[in-house]
Amino acid sequence: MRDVVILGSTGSIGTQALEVIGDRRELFRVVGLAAGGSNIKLLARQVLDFAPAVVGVSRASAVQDLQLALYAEVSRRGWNKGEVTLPKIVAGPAAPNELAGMACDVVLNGITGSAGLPATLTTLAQGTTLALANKESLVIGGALVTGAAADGQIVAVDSEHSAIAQCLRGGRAEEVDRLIVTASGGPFRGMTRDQMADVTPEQALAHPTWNMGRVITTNSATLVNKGLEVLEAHLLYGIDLDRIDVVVHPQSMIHSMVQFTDGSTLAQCSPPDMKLPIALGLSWPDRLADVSRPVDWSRANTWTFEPLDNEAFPAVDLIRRAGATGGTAPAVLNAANEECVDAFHEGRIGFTRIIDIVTEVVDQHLGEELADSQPQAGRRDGVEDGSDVGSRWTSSSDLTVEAVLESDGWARRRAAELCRS
Ligand SMILES: NC(=O)C1=CN([C@@H]2O[C@H](COP(=O)(O)OP(=O)(O)OC[C@H]3O[C@@H](n4cnc5c(N)ncnc54)[C@H](OP(=O)(O)O)[C@@H]3O)[C@@H](O)[C@H]2O)C=CC1
Ligand SMILES: CC(=O)[C@@H](O)[C@H](O)COP(=O)(O)O
Ligand SMILES: [Mn+2]
Repeated sequence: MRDVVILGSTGSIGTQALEVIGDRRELFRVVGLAAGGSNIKLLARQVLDFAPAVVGVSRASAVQDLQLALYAEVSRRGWNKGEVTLPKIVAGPAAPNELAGMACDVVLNGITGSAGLPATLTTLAQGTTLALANKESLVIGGALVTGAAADGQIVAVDSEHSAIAQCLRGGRAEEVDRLIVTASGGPFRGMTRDQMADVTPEQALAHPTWNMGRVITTNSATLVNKGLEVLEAHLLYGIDLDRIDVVVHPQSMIHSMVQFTDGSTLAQCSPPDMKLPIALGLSWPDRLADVSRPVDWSRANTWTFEPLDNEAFPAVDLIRRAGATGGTAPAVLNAANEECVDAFHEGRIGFTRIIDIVTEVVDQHLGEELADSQPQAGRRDGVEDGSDVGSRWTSSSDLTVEAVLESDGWARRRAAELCRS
């Protein structure tokens, strides 16, 4: 029996994790659930279905709503109030962090965005296995996260990284030549930048193969998701960025590959279904039975591969550049992107402005010399125009949580200004 804490339980990853667990109650016990607080009714149903000891909501004002929703749900089910033991409720922005510190076997971090960083670090400090869907925390924390993790303590839930882990299993590090990360190409594959200028949020959310939350789906459309995944693979598996390729594979059947030094390539394939990597994340290194439908080899399948169009989708190159620079650069990039994704969905900027603004914010953070040389640590930007003095690039070796959070805050403010202009 594994005791599990699920962070982001009301989201796409969280709800699928609870489906996996719900079908295997003899293997897993949910001891903690946490969510942001925007879907209290669902959280209340999850609490009554899984009876965790503790439930966390990041929106402090949601406590009373949750209590009311719990009582309403108890009544709706016709349960006797006196016989129901309700969990301890913790509230406020630190709630996921508190749950990550609980004694348990696995914490699944399915929070979206940079808000997942404290919980990732707390889980690792606690010595608990981290099933990691929240790629942003790894990408922005960089060496802070990898340095805090023992060997094998982070188990990738992201489909590409789970695929790579499965291909690497049992092999020797020196036999690995390259990693090949597959990308669906998103809903705008084949379009030019000009053609993408007027696409709508609805179109951006129409992912061709996966059903996911709003931020990651938008990131798949801009290819920011793939850039983050290249950095994620670099940090998880210690392979240099220039030995990680991206190939567009619109069917999302092969989830990534490892090429070995003798010329052999191993690929992991299965129809697109996140339950597979989620289940592996919860049960690693063991596989659970009957998690997902396998490939149907009795019918004709056509799987295609094409190079990424870096001109139409500059995000991967930009993120490689931020990753190679390291330090606070990935945090700035990610925060500016999160801000721009919101602005796009609120109709404040067009689709192609997302990557333009993210590029501008990263360049400002690093200084104009970024294009061809190392940025200067300690440089402050925005001073000249009086807009903001909070940007200070910190190198990977000097990185602290405070520096990451400060850069994240500055990048959000700067991106918001650019979205207004
Ligand atoms: N969905 C997928 O198939 C995949 C997702 N991922 C990664 O997994 C993570 C989650 O993605 P996804 O499930 O799609 O996202 P969703 O938007 O569907 O869900 C996000 C979850 O995080 C919660 N949340 C948001 N902010 C906070 C906060 N500050 N504190 C606590 N909880 C918070 C939300 O709560 P509430 O409902 O209350 O807002 C919700 O439960 C992302 O990092 C994504 O990149 C990776 C691979 C595949
Ligand atoms: C399911 C998953 O892991 C997502 O990260 C997915 O890969 C997104 O699809 P794209 O390849 O379009 O980014
Ligand atoms: Mn992925």
